[in-house]
Amino acid sequence: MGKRISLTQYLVEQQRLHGHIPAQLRLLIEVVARACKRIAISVNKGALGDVLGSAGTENVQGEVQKKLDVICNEVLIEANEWGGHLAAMASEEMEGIYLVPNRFPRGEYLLLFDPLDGSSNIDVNVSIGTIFSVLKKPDDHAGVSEQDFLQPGRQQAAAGYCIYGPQTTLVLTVGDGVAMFTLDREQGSWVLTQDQVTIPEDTKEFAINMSNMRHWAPPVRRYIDECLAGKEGPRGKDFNMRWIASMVADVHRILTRGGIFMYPWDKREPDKPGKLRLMYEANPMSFIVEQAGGAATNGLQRILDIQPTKLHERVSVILGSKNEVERVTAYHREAAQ
Ligand SMILES: O=P(O)(O)OC[C@H]1O[C@](O)(COP(=O)(O)O)[C@@H](O)[C@@H]1O
Ligand SMILES: [Mg+2]
Ligand SMILES: [Mg+2]
Repeated sequence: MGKRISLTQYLVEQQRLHGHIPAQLRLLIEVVARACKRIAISVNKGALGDVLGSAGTENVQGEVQKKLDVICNEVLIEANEWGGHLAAMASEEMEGIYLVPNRFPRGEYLLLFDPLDGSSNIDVNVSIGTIFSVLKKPDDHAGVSEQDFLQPGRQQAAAGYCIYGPQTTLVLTVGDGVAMFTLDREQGSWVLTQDQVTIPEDTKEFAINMSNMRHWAPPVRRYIDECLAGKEGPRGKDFNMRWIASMVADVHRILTRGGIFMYPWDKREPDKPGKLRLMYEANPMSFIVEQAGGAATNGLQRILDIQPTKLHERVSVILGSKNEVERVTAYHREAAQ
């Protein structure tokens, strides 16, 4: 094995090469990475740490919170509030924004997170993760409000996720490609294990919750029907299917070997654009996927160009290997004409 490069060394070197990681942003990313290490310890303890099962509460989306949802939210807030790099935070698990209290120094960034993604997988010991997105607070006014968070995803200063699986891996972009760091548990450090991650443009693997098939819109139905028709169908090739039900794990597989992930609008809740959340699920993942050469749309529009109107906004998501995402998007555009 060659020279080991730590997360800090990588960030300092990236700043030297491209100038996109000022010291405040580097320190912020390091604090988030440290919080993820603490979360990894809780996740690994499982039943021994009494972290499994329901917390007996509901979040703003009306979902039952798991103990780990609550624990991870607290770890991220506690780690980040004293760091001095943030003005405010927002999370899947909190209705409004969280202002960094006056007693702590405040910085210029805004942090959004899904503290624990894949909650339904916690108790069954399947990979879960933390997703985060960093925005810069507009500097044309003092104070900070929810409105300051409502920026399109293309303005993210950084985005990443940590996957708690057989390995604990941190995946990061600041807009100069995607890097992966594996947690060395003995040393307690993040080690660069892949740089310039690239998603193949073509794929024979799709990820969608097939149990919703009867609720899908015609363009999604058409795309999946064609995949299922295999060699004999219009695509002329057989497709494989995977659905982990943790977006982090599905996206991680796509970054590793390609594929397409879809959580589209469906008829179950026709008034909602989709199940996934724009600000702390779709935006950070779309930034990462685009930076790895893939694509991400809501069927009609690039996700990173969507102007958010509220913190917990939902969105239809189609992301992954570029040519497949473009195909599904073209089917939607045809149907919309
Ligand atoms: O259970 P379903 O409907 O297949 O949904 C799975 C999706 O829901 C999510 O778990 C939502 O995330 P949370 O666990 O953070 O609510 C995604 O990670 C995943 O892609
Ligand atoms: Mg989630
Ligand atoms: Mg969550």
